[in-house]
Amino acid sequence: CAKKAKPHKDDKKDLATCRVLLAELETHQDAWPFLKPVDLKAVPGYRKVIKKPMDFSTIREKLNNSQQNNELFLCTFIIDVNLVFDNCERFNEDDSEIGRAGHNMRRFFDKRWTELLQ
Ligand SMILES: CO[C@H](O)CCc1ccc(O)cc1
Repeated sequence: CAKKAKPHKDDKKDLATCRVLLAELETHQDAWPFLKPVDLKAVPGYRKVIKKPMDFSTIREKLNNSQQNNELFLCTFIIDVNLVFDNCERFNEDDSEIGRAGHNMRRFFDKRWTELLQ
């Protein structure tokens, strides 16, 4: 994501835009599996299968700690959100409640970040 198709001129608003986008993800009706870290003690196999767990609350923490002048925050944000959905696809059947929630959320995110950030 370092090389943007359209050079994005105004990086100043990007941090605020990431916060808006994250709020939309967190309030989406299908967000429930992704709001908090998966309980590695409660879900057999998760720790072994998923090398880099990620969830929306962790992304919010990272965004709150990221410095705007650390221009990597936008790429980190996009990569982390996609990691949530990639982990979900790896661990859940497409034809399952959580699997479908992951696909719905990814579709929603792809649409909104294109509208807001590209
Ligand atoms: C984002 O949710 C994770 O993929 C864990 C999914 C899961 C948790 C407990 C189960 O019994 C089954 C799937």
